[in-house]
Amino acid sequence: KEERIVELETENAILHLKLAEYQERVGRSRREATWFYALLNGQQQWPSSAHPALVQICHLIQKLKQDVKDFRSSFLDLLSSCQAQYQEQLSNMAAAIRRAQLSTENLQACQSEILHLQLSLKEMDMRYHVEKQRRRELHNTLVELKGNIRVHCRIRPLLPLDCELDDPILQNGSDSREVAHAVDEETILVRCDRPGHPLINKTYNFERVYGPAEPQTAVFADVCPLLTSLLDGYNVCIMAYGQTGSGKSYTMLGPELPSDAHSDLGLIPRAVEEFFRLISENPSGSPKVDVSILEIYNNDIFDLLAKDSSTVVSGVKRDVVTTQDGCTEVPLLTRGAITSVLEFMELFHQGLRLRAKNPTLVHADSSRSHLIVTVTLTTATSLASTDQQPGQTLPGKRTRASERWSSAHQASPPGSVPVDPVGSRKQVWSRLQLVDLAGSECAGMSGVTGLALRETSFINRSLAALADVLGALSEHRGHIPYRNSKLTHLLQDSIGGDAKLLVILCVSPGQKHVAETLQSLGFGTRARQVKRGQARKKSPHSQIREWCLGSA
Ligand SMILES: Nc1ncnc2c1ncn2[C@@H]1O[C@H](COP(=O)(O)OP(=O)(O)OP(=O)(O)O)[C@@H](O)[C@H]1O
Repeated sequence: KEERIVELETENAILHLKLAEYQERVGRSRREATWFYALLNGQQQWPSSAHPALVQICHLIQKLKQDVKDFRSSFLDLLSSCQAQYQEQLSNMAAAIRRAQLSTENLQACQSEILHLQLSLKEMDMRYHVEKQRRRELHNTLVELKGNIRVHCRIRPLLPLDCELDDPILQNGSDSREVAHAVDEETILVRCDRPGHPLINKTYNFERVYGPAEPQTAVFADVCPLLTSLLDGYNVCIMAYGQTGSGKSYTMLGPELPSDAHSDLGLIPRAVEEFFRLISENPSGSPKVDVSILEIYNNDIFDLLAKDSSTVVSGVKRDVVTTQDGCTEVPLLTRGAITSVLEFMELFHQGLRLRAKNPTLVHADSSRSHLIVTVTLTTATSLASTDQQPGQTLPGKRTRASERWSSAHQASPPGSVPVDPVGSRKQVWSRLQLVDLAGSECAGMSGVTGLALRETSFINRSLAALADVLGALSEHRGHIPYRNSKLTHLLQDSIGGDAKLLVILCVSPGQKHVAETLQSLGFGTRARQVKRGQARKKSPHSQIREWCLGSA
């Protein structure tokens, strides 16, 4: 045991020695570390004996540390600016979303408004069609009530040609020579108090009376409703009647000298313009329009659209015939297809260039023929259709003269023999006739002789034939003398039957023409009496009196 104790004490002493040695080493290492740390932080100068590579590494480490510090601070700056931008973009996005929401709401409101408008448009469209239908019905009832013949009277302004050259009143510039006055919209007064002559003080009533100041538009406005009858399948005829120089051509065609003013246009171009407007409103049935222009000169018919090189100053002679079904037709008559009023005007001017004219004492540019412009509308209607289409037969109504059967491809001209309806479409046509009659005239007054006197005689005879036909119609005679003149024969379908005729009486206001004015007004009064189913039975005496007045 003692030996063991000595052994252990020795061992312990050795360990103590080792511990002291290690403690010294730790103290040295700690000192060295502190020194290195101070060196690294730049608090100590590297000893000159230090290894150069070590010094370089330490410098690099210091630089890197500085770089890391710089990078950190710039990274922090960048981060904070990104965060600020992000916040800003976020708030921008929120505002945009709010705006988009508002726009969507507005859009929805607009959409519902559009829907609402569309509905009310549809409703208005339906109402319009109902009103249109009612208007047609009312118009037809009105025409039925007023008769198929309506008479309007137009007094033209006083012109130098109304006064005698040696007239002292003309020299004074006075207009007291006016004897025809529009009292109101339906009454014309003719008052003439010439010394040595019986006093004339008569009033006449017509559907409409136009004073001298009333423009072309006013005359057309009253004619316009009649044109809708065409789309209902009726034949319509508008004719100007009156003494030479009384304003017939002015009313129907417009002024003699070409005028750019639309307001000067006569009834013919206006009616065709309106006709195309009405068709464009109801384009169903593939409407086709054609036009023919003819004149009746010295009781001969001339086709003014025929292209015949041998006749450069007049039209080509034609004739009028009555077909098997009782309609009138002019064989070989030229028909120009038109699709617009412009195309019509081209043909119209072409035809007018050939019209016969001659100066008379009363009127320097007197038309010596009756001009008849015929515009024909052909429409196809489905056989299955139950709607009231233009020209369609209605149950319980009589068949109109304008109804014709034809195959789907063949256009049947007015008056042609009906073709069997093999196709599924029926073609119907209606006809608008616009007539500028030659002026009735007293040969003594117009101072015509020779060829012009012959013309005057033909003109007066054909106008007398027209008066006879109207007289026969008003008296419901069994025989209507249509064939007494080419004029009445040609206009047979437009004067008789259920065609609608408008006579525009043109009168001069001057005292010089009072006899012709009274004659024209007498003609108009008789024409008014032609009312389907309600002609007055007159005593023979009153008939004679009226006839005398008419031929005064
Ligand atoms: N309402 C009117 N306003 C202005 N001038 C008119 C009017 N009516 C007719 N005139 C003028 O009166 C003259 C005769 O008119 P117009 O040529 O129309 O007569 P008309 O009846 O056709 O004659 P005719 O039968 O001899 O051909 C023309 O110079 C025309 O310009």
